[in-house]
Amino acid sequence: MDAELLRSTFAVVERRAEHAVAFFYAHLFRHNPGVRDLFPADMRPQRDRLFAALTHVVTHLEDPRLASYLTHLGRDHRRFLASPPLYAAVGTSLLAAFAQTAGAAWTVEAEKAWSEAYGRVAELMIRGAEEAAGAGEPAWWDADVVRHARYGEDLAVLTLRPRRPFPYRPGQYVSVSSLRAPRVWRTYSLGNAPRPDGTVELHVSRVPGGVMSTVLVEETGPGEVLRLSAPGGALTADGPPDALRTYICAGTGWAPVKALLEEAAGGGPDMEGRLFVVGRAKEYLYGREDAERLGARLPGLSVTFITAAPGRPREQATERLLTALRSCVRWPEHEVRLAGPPGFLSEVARTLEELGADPARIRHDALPPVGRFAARPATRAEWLLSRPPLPWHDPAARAPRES
Ligand SMILES: NC(=O)C1=CN([C@@H]2O[C@H](COP(=O)(O)OP(=O)(O)OC[C@H]3O[C@@H](n4cnc5c(N)ncnc54)[C@H](O)[C@@H]3O)[C@@H](O)[C@H]2O)C=CC1
Repeated sequence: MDAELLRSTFAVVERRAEHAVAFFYAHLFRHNPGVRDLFPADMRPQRDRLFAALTHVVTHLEDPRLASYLTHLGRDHRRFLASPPLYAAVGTSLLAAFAQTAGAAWTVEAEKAWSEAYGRVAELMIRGAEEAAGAGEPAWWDADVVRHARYGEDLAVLTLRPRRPFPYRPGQYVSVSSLRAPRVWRTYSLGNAPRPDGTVELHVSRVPGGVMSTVLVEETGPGEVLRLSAPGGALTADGPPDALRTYICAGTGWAPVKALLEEAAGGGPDMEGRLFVVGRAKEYLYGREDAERLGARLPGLSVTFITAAPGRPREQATERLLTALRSCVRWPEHEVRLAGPPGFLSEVARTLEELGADPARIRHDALPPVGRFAARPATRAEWLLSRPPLPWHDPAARAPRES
């Protein structure tokens, strides 16, 4: 595989990503009647995801973990009903889009390199899907909604009972889909450690204009069925068992932290650490009672709630949090777990590193900012001035399969 050639062609295509993606989907749908029906009505998030995945592949060509990433990705794509003929159609349209976009950089050698590389990617993804199917894993888990609790205007906690055993580790997240918004999938963290009755909690904050969050907060009720993807994410409790621990969460970022604390409390009262729960205002601290209950089970855990002052913007809560963090000590000894909005995560992680926390011990997931999809840069100048982050549901770090 000519990694250099793949990277240099991709660099040219990437600068006109918007055009390449539009061409790709137009080509795919035109030449494959019926394939449009596999995609959601609103294609904007899809466009970013395609380039996020391609970027991941191109920037990890020499990484030995790429093969396992792709088999996981293939396993995860079963929920989109991806089949071998669809992989072939996608390859044809992708090459057509690259040829159209790369101009003089699209040489015979480049076309050969991309054709081979895509073939390898598709082969690994199909293998991952086949292995999962062979092991009896469903393409998605149907889950009955058994409870829907509303907190104020924008928040809801849904209790779901998956119809088959659902393998997840506390701290992980899942993609969720509802027949009320066909083929739309959005990620939400699970808010509990595994329970004897098999139920899981989803904590959802309604985003203005967000299709899925509106469906889940306002329209969904007990008796309905949701689809869940296999869980993923890196926000698990690994690290030395006797490490000091800091948990910091904002908004519905409380969900994975609650799951981690339930797991810790299940292991005994010995954990030592600190918990910071941040909310935009008092009435948004919906996890307060649960946090206090968990704090009582973990006497070595100091619990702090932080909100913005009445009438002040929500970001003021973050400033107050950073002030509190600056007065804490022994950062290098702490395993840190962060969850919350993307802007919050980057600001807090940066400050923690300044305070001496070990970057290898700070964990957070980069969940897509649900409902708020940044326009991709349309010109090379825009691209160079502001290279956008590319969020992606990382299918790695899955829970082990039930044996
Ligand atoms: N595993 C994870 O990391 C999880 C992340 N989330 C994310 O958390 C968010 C939850 O949304 P809401 O509950 O509506 O939170 P929110 O919008 O009410 O924000 C809560 C607090 O986060 C801080 N914050 C928000 N935006 C910020 C920014 N740009 N810069 C600095 N601080 C900021 C502020 O202190 C604010 O008071 C969603 O974006 C969701 O995707 C949710 C669950 C799990």
